[in-house]
Amino acid sequence: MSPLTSTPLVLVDMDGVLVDLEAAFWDAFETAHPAGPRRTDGDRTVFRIDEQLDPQWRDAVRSIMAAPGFFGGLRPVPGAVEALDEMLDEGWDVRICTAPLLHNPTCASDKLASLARHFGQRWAERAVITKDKTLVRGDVLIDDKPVVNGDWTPVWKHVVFAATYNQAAPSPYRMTGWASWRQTLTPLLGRTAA
Ligand SMILES: O=c1ccn([C@@H]2O[C@H](COP(=O)(O)O)[C@@H](O)[C@H]2O)c(=O)[nH]1
Ligand SMILES: [Mg+2]
Repeated sequence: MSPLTSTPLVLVDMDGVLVDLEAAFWDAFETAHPAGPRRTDGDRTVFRIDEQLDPQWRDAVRSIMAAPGFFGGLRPVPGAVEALDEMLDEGWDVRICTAPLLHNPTCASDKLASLARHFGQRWAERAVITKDKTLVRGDVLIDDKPVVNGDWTPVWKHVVFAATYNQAAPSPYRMTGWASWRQTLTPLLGRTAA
């Protein structure tokens, strides 16, 4: 809890949690490389798409993700818009906590624009964009990355937003989708939203 209030502080990741990076990537990749691998070839088992595919495709993956505007085209994950608004309107303090892809020159600004467009301006104003999420205080961080590390010991608990590539994540806290945010967060934060 915050030292100034008893309001729980919930940090929420973007890619793979609020917005669908996987779908946007494969739409662009399959258009650019019609003879290449397909999304339907199999579920992702590692966090980074470029590490999932044969090395011959790594530059192609990187080039899709580095394209200016790519991060502005990601669509919201089902239930995410409603869940964020419910959490905030019902009393949680909620902040977006997202990492920029530094070799995409418009990634950070596209993420802010995407939040404003799909989630509402108040969510762009609640964004923290950082390469090191361990620097950010909070009670929980909802994130699809199997291990979220950085230079500091985090003060938050990592709630793993379930995906095929994070089945072996070491954190014991797991959320299977936005429909279950209350059941997942309430036991961790000690009370229901106000
Ligand atoms: O295949 C991938 C998937 C993600 N990334 C980058 O990792 C970070 C994750 O951002 P979050 O908002 O913290 O989820 C972001 O920079 C992605 O673009 C990647 O490089 N490759
Ligand atoms: Mg993510």
